[in-house]
Amino acid sequence: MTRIPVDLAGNGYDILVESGALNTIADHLEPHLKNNRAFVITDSNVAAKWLEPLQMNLQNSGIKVISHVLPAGEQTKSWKVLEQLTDWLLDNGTERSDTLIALGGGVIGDLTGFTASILKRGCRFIQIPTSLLAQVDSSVGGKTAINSRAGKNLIGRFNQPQFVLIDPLVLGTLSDRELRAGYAEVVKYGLINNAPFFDWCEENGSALLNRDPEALSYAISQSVQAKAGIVADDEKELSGRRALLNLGHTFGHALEAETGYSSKLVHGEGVAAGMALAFHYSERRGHCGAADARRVAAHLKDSGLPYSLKSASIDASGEQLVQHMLHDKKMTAGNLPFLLANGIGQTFLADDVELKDVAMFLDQAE
Ligand SMILES: NC(=O)c1ccc[n+]([C@@H]2O[C@H](COP(=O)([O-])OP(=O)(O)OC[C@H]3O[C@@H](n4cnc5c(N)ncnc54)[C@H](O)[C@@H]3O)[C@@H](O)[C@H]2O)c1
Ligand SMILES: O=C(O)C(=O)C[C@@H](O)[C@H](O)[C@H](O)COP(=O)(O)O
Ligand SMILES: [Zn+2]
Repeated sequence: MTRIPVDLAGNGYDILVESGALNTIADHLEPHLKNNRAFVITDSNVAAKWLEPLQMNLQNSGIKVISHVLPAGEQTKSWKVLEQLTDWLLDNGTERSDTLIALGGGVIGDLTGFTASILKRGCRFIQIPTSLLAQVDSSVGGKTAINSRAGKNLIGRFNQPQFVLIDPLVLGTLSDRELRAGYAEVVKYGLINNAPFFDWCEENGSALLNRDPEALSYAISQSVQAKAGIVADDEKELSGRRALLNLGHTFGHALEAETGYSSKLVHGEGVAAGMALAFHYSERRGHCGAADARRVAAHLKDSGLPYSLKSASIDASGEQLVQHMLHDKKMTAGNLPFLLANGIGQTFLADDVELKDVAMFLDQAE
């Protein structure tokens, strides 16, 4: 069992990583529930595997479970589903003192966290992340959002959970494709500021993707610790430090938008291709050596992830992709800072990037 604190003044919380924690879920949740009941929000895939065991365990401890199952997939992070979910919660008598439980991947976590921030001007929520991506990234740090017509995560709030409970055993039912997508965000921590962790990924990535429990647990706790540290330094992405976590995302979100947020390219896959593009663009601008850019692309490729526009099946012009970037939340006074790298583990925020040049780069990129 590992307990990782997220040190924030006034709204700090613990992240507990424990194999099998779902079997004793009531013990973990009880101290955080005010009304002896839990509003559990989940999706259809996760419900099929994990809702009943969770429900049984809580009910056996006298905790009432009121659950709502949403369609699986990125389209669920929408105004339409937000409206349905808030209506359902209100119809079911949710009080401000209640706690919402997000049982699922990043989609359920982001939507539930945002809903909690606005329901009756704010109720509490707990994250029980069930995808690798949610366990290593989205359940930590309090970014919550839905997508809008204009782009990804554009309607949202910073809203920290009360508690995060990570049970690596739930990954047993996650598909290989989703495991790989989550692994992209693990690799991200190495590329940002921890070159030895990227070495570890190169050595242990295939064991992790073959579901070796030690490799998975190590990657989860290293990733959560890395993210918790960055979030504690810069909770609301004001100083530029938290923006490091956005490596690959300006490109990646544009690729996701281009596929209509469909299952053609899930978030982690967009981030993988986006990180490879960020390294190639850094090479083109003379920041990063060709060998490092090649090494990044090779590891993503070996891990079965997209590592280029072509391998992500994106056939859009540079101009089309840049149009998607115009709503990026990092945009300041009309200028879009980019996460670039001087090498592996040496990511930095560059504020002198011209979108015209990015479009030209994308037109020439493979
Ligand atoms: N808030 C943040 O800091 C943050 C960070 C990274 C990503 N995100 C967001 O998270 C989302 C991506 O998260 P995701 O990759 O978890 O996607 P997801 O929530 O769509 O989950 C991926 C798929 O795996 C299924 N699934 C999840 N857990 C399962 C399990 N244990 N067994 C079987 N199936 C399971 C889901 O039903 C879904 O089909 C994106 O919307 C992204 O923008 C947010
Ligand atoms: O927590 C963060 O900060 C991140 O940037 C983590 C990302 O992996 C995540 O996808 C996040 O939702 C992207 O943030 P956004 O501000 O670009 O929407
Ligand atoms: Zn991400």
